[in-house]
Amino acid sequence: MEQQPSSVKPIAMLKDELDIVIPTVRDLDFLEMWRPFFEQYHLIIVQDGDPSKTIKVPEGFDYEMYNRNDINRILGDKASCISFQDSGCRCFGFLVSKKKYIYTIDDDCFVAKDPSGKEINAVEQHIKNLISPSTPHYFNTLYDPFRDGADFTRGNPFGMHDAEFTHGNPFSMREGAKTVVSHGLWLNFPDYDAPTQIVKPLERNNRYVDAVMTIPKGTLFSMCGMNLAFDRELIGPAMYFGLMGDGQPITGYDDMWAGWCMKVICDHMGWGVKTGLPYIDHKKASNRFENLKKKFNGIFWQEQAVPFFQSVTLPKECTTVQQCYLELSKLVKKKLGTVDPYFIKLADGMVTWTEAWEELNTTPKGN
Ligand SMILES: O=c1ccn([C@@H]2O[C@H](COP(=O)(O)OP(=O)(O)O[C@H]3OC[C@H](O)[C@H](O)[C@H]3O)[C@@H](O)[C@H]2O)c(=O)[nH]1
Ligand SMILES: [Mn+2]
Repeated sequence: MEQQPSSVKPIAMLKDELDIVIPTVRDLDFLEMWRPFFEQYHLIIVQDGDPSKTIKVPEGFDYEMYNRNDINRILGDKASCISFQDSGCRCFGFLVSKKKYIYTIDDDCFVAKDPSGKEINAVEQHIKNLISPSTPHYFNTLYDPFRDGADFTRGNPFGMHDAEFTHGNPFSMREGAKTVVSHGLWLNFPDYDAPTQIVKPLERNNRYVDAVMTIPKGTLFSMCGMNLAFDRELIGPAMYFGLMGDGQPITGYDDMWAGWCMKVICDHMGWGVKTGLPYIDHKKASNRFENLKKKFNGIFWQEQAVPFFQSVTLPKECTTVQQCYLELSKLVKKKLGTVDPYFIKLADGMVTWTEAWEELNTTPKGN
């Protein structure tokens, strides 16, 4: 077979089915390092902060960029649900994308290397995570049983057809569940909260764990938005990064809020959430003392929010993500509204998000 000249680039996996969403307040020089892995994908850049500032994007990338004026123009009064001066603004990119998958990354995250020194193609690994099944109903001690060189360990049930897990869809444990979220990790600066960053300012994560695992059903986790991919068509309506930043009493919990809501809904729908590979190199750009000031309320509120999400059971009548999400917003208002009036505003933001999602993503009847 004729040798392809080395100049011919391999076609990127699912290049027309995935958008890369980047929230930013700075020039995007970091894309230069990602060029081999990103340049065949369409980018959606959400510019936060001063809309009159020009964000420079290196030549050769296919992108659309939205600033606050665009968000206000497109969403009108619904723009109130999108954070300003917080990385949570990235969810606007999820809203306007038309692709099946989303990969979102922060602009201080760079290409990491695996222990062999090979550069990690984070997008490709996330896609592999998303297109292979999950095992939320029984923890596999060899981690991902669908990975080459691994399988289900002894005792893992074969034919348990537990329709309740997936709303009546036939389900076999050994075929696994649909994967809807792939949560990547970070070398260098780990995603620590402000108090931990202050106590351990020099701590870096140098531990490369060669594993991808499904987060068990019924277990919550801290979803970090800096290296994250998901099936937008399935779980997109639940990926609202909560209203934080300017004018709000909290910031930096946007992604975790989305993660708690998403996980409760995935457990209800019988879908899987994976965490582990791929790694990126996180060269932290924010100030830990600033973070403490901005994220202070969150440190207290999380102690009540997490038990709330652990207690949630969604009614079986909720068979779509939107229905689950609206039900969740009612519970947030009822149960967390007594913690602080902010949660009433956040619950309203969840409803506005759902309306915005419907408006931008549902083809009008008769079309
Ligand atoms: O007001 C802002 C501030 C930043 N961004 C963009 O968001 C990305 C994250 O910014 P940064 O790296 O400065 O924040 P971190 O302290 O590292 O925390 C982030 O990482 C973990 C999670 O993603 C968390 O939610 C983030 O806060 C970066 O692309 C900035 O340009 C912004 O859009 N608006
Ligand atoms: Mn960062």
